[in-house]
Amino acid sequence: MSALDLPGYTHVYSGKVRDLYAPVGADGEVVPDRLLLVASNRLSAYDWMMSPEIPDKGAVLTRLSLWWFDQLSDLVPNHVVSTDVPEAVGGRAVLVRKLEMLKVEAIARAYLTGGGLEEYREKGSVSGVVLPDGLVDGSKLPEPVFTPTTKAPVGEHDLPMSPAEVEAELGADVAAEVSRLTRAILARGNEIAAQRGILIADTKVEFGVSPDGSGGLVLADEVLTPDSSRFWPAELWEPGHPQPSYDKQFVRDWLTSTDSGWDRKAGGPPPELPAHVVEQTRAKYVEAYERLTGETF
Ligand SMILES: N#Cc1c(N)ncnc1-c1cnn(Cc2cccc(F)c2)c1
Repeated sequence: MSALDLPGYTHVYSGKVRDLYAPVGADGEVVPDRLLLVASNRLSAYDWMMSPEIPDKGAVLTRLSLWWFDQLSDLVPNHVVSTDVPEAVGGRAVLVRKLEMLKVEAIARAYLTGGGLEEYREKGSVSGVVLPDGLVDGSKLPEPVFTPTTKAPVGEHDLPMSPAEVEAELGADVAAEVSRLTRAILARGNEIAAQRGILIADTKVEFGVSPDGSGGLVLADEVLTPDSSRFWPAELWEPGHPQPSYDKQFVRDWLTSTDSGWDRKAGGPPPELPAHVVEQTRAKYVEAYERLTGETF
């Protein structure tokens, strides 16, 4: 993936599905306190980058994240400065305050699945929180649980952090506040989403602090999107087996069907997605946005 040539900006970093740029002043120097977050139309599934891209995915998830920032503004301040961005990324980019980012992936789980389920089956707990007996894949947890991880270097896996490790990294007070806010954000997200037919099983948020040390925690990155969270269709929720993904199920079903001819275990890249899978996936992102926000994309 090659970075865009955005006049007035310099490319800083590219993740799987998003890219980071820094504004450059008239003097050619990088503006020190701003960043441009650009959401691509790239889709990742089964740890592979899919082709082709999903039209409008970046714009839909950007608008959804902005809507959630607004819904959460009474809980926590955020890093959004402006949506006045270069035309080439219009609608799918946000100008943000540059923060000192905490070195903890702030993850909360409202339903048990994935790595949290694996840890529960091994220990009867997740991230040090003892859970009731008899939970299964997809069980709703009594309340959201904070399950932080490290921010691993590119190509390595994030690792679970114990409460003691989080406190050592952040200090006891900031660690407690990050836990409280992350769980409150997921709880608020589910209060709203459940009424609109979507369950948010878990989510990852990122916090930063102002470089000058003023103020407290600032909610950064993206928030409560299908890329940062597991979205499940509420009407299909049935604990006891893996839940269908709200947004990626069409891709997963096609890739694992005989139609694709792909053998995931063989280790090779997946084939191009057919047009109907691309179109159905785009429609699910738009549907999630419209159901949650009540707005038309
Ligand atoms: N948000 C934010 C943020 C901020 N407000 N200040 C300083 N750094 C970041 C920051 C650094 N990495 N990321 C993750 C990320 C996001 C988008 C695209 C990517 F490629 C990577 C976020």
